[in-house]
Amino acid sequence: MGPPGSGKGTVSARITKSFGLKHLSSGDILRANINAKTELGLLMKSCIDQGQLVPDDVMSRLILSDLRAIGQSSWLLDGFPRTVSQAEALDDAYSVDTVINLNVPFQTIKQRLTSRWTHLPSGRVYNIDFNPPKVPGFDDVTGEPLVQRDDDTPETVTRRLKAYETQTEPVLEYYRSKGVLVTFSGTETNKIWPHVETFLHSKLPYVNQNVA
Ligand SMILES: Nc1nc2c(ncn2[C@@H]2O[C@H](COP(=O)(O)OP(=O)(O)O)[C@@H](O)[C@H]2O)c(=O)[nH]1
Ligand SMILES: Nc1ncnc2c1ncn2[C@@H]1O[C@H](COP(=O)(O)OP(=O)(O)O)[C@@H](O)[C@H]1O
Repeated sequence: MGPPGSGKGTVSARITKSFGLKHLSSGDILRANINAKTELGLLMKSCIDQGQLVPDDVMSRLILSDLRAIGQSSWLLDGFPRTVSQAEALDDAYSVDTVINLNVPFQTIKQRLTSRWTHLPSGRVYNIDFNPPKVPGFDDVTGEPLVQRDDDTPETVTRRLKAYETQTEPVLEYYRSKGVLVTFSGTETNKIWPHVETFLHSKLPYVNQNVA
């Protein structure tokens, strides 16, 4: 959990590298649909570009079907659930062990998102100031071009933050009341990450860990 630009994708990549969890990003799944011009992708694009959440039933169906496909492996969800209705749909099918919440001030976020560059096929993210690609404009791993997301304009970011406040913040309370929410606050991912890593080492000793 965390507002747009709080570092969910960045921290998820580190978790995936350090722990043997499968990573599912709702935003990456939607963008893959848009890129492949699927019917669903075309329908959802205007919603996303306007900074609105896509309908709960569409999102829950997409994620739950991908989770079924993963089978027995442990997983990490990034960007889902974003509404209480999505959290309930997830609860109906699975029990969530832990919810990591990245609490980053909105002012910090606004600066980050307008300088975010994304490799769409993998979901890898870069930032001009924070983690620039080795070659400007190109992905480090594949050498393919990076793009700026259509919804990372200042106006749309403001709308996404509003949607976060009204629709997603109640999910934090939902998980807090279940006793599974752990919040990490700060303005820099490199300072937040060691705390997340230590927490996960204590929480997931049974998961295959690639890094000692
Ligand atoms: N300046 C700065 N940028 C960061 C930091 N952490 C992440 N970013 C960048 O901020 C943008 C948003 O991060 P991302 O992980 O995509 O956030 P998400 O929207 O929550 O998934 C990306 O361009 C990241 O590279 C940080 O500590 N400082
Ligand atoms: N769980 C979700 N429910 C509804 N819409 C979603 C969800 N996840 C992603 N989206 C849509 O995709 C957009 C981008 O999401 P994401 O890639 O997670 O970006 P960020 O975390 O930077 O906002 C959201 O603004 C929203 O329109």
